[in-house]
Amino acid sequence: MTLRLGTRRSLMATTQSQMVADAYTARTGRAVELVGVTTFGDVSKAHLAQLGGTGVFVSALRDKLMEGEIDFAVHSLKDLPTKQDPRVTLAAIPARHDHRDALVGRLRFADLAPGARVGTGSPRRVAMLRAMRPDLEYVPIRGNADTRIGKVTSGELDAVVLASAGLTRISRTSEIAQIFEVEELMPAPGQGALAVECLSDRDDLIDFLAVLDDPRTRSAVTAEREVLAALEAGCSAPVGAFAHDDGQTLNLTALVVALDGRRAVRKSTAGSPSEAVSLARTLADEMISEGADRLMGEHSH
Ligand SMILES: NCc1[nH]cc(CCC(=O)O)c1CC(=O)O
Repeated sequence: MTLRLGTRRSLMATTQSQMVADAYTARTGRAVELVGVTTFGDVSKAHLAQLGGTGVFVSALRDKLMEGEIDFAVHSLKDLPTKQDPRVTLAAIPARHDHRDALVGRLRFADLAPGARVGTGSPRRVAMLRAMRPDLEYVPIRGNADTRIGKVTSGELDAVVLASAGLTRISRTSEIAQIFEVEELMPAPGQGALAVECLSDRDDLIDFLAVLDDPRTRSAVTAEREVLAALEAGCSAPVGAFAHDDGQTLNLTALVVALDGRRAVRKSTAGSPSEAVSLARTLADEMISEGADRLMGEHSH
C-alpha cells in the first residue's frame, strides 16, 4: 500500500517532502506518493503576521490528516506552533540541515552601503541585523523564496535574508553572499529542521516513521522550541535559539532582542540531552528575570 505524504506546493516544500519520502522508502521499502495541498498562507496576499503567523501553513496539512486524505505530513519545524496539537504526533524529526541564515545579494553584510535596502519579513532578523547595522533600511517582504530573491535580481532590494537550508533545498546557494554565524544572527528555534507528523492514533505508522528520527536533532530543537514556549513568544517574536547535542552534552543559547536592536538578553546553558525541556525552561526563566519579556513587549505593534 502506497503512503500519501501531504505537502505544501512550493518548490521548497515539495523538495523537502520528496527527500523525506525517498528516505522513508529507502529505509522501509514502502512506496510514498506526494499529495500537494494549497494552504491559506500560500494564496493570501495579506501580511503573514496578520494571519496569526506561519501556523496557517501547518493547519491546512493537519486538516488533510484529519480528513484521512493523507497519511503523514512534512513541515518546516520552525513553522510549527510550540503548542502541540494532541490529535497529531511528531513521529520523526530527521537530521537537521544548515541551521543558519544567509544573505542573498551581491555584497557581504558589512560591505552594504549606508541606507541599503535589506528585505526580510522576520522581526527576529530585523532586530538582530539592526543591532549590527542600524544604518540600513529593513524592508518587510513576504512570498516564497523565489519571489524574495527576485527582488534582489530586479534591483528593488540590495539583499534579502533567508534560511540557508531553504536556499539549499531550492538550489539557490550560488546567490548567497554570506552565511551568518549563530553569534551574529541567532536562528529561529527549529530552523533548518523538518517535522514529520501523523495522527496520534496511527500506532501502525508512528513506529515506521520513527526510522526517520534523529535523536540529537530532536533534543536540540526540543530545547530551542521550549525556550520560545517558556518565553510565551510566538513565531513572529524577536527570539532566536540554537542548541547542539553532541551525543553527550546539549549546549543551548537563546537571544531576545528589542525590535530597535538596541538592547538584548543572551544566555547559554549546557546539560544532559535528556533534560532538554527543563534546561530550556530554566534558561528562559533567567532571561525573563533579566528583562527579556519586557524587551519583546516593547514596540511590538
Ligand atoms: N517562515 C518560512 C520558512 N519556514 C522554513 C523556512 C526555511 C527552511 C527551514 O528553516 O527549514 C522558511 C523560509 C525562510 O525562513 O527563509
